[in-house]
Amino acid sequence: MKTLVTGANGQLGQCLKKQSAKFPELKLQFFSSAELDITNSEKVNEIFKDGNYEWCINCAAYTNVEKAEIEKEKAFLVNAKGAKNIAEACSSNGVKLIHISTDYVFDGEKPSAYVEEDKVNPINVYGASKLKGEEYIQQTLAEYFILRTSWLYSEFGHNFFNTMLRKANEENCVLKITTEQKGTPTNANDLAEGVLQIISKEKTAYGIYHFSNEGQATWYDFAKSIFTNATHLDKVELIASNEYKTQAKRPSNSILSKKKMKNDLGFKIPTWQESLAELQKSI
Ligand SMILES: NC(=O)C1=CN([C@@H]2O[C@H](COP(=O)(O)OP(=O)(O)OC[C@H]3O[C@@H](n4cnc5c(N)ncnc54)[C@H](OP(=O)(O)O)[C@@H]3O)[C@@H](O)[C@H]2O)C=CC1
Ligand SMILES: Cc1cn([C@H]2C[C@H](O)[C@@H](COP(=O)(O)OP(=O)(O)O[C@H]3O[C@@H](C)C(=O)[C@@H](O)[C@H]3O)O2)c(=O)[nH]c1=O
Repeated sequence: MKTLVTGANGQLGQCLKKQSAKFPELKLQFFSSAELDITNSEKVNEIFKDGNYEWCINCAAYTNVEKAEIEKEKAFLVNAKGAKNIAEACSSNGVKLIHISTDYVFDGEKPSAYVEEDKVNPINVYGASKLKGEEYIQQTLAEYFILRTSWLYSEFGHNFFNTMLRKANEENCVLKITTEQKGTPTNANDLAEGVLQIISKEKTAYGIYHFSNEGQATWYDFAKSIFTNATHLDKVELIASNEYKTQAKRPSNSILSKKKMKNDLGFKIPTWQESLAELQKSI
């Protein structure tokens, strides 16, 4: 199954490369942002036309939640127009799409876990741009999976996990981490494996799905677990505190219900604590 992967040098792209070793039957072709700019519709069409792909995994995105507040146009160009370009090329060439979206499409006011049918209402520019991308895909294409995920981390790229480990190596490190949001840290390697399973098992139950690890945490809980596992970083002082200043608002609750993913696609999902510990043992 020949598959085009966009945004290949990002966090999820790198996890897909790593996890693809478990799926030798899949033929993945990886395109970095320099090789395929998804905002360039001509280039997108050219690559799709020449490639004879069955699937596309769209990992390309503008993911800087803070900067998006001041670079609104750029965030929408990549996350909305870029997703539209990809959906149109998929539609014209009979390619099935797996697109990644975010828990930040929700406002966080719901007291329990979000299901796929819940009302969306983003409270920051990044979330609004990702929602527009979802809408374009739904309007353009029938054969798509939109996987909304949350709090991705891995050994690759820029993410909260790597930020914590980097800061911990600074001298006299004091980390003040918020308890104001609850959600679920998700190992991007688990998501990558899930994406590849959808293709490998030729799933056809198209639509929107929620995929995160199981369980819930605040960012402080997540940081605490990272340092509990990393026993050599015992000099870090970790404080639960809501002083950290941000430009963008974030949903206070963005826990995602995985019922649909488990029932309709037959997925088994590890808890965030298990998956975090496993990753930290392996790196
Ligand atoms: N990270 C997270 O916590 C979460 C991410 N998601 C979603 O998951 C997906 C993957 O995220 P993740 O891998 O973490 O993000 P990254 O920021 O690590 O990777 C995104 C990639 O997209 C590339 N990109 C940016 N603009 C373009 C463009 N115009 N054309 C082609 N490629 C482009 C970037 O390249 P370059 O570096 O060269 O700009 C980068 O390699 C995204 O859709 C994101 O919205 C959802 C929930 C949580
Ligand atoms: C670094 C740091 C962050 N924080 C807070 C800020 C914020 O509320 C929270 C998380 O910070 P980050 O900026 O790392 O995370 P953020 O960029 O909000 O992460 C989001 O990225 C996008 C792409 C998504 O789609 C989301 O699912 C989510 O993963 O932790 C502290 O309290 N102290 C700190 O030292």
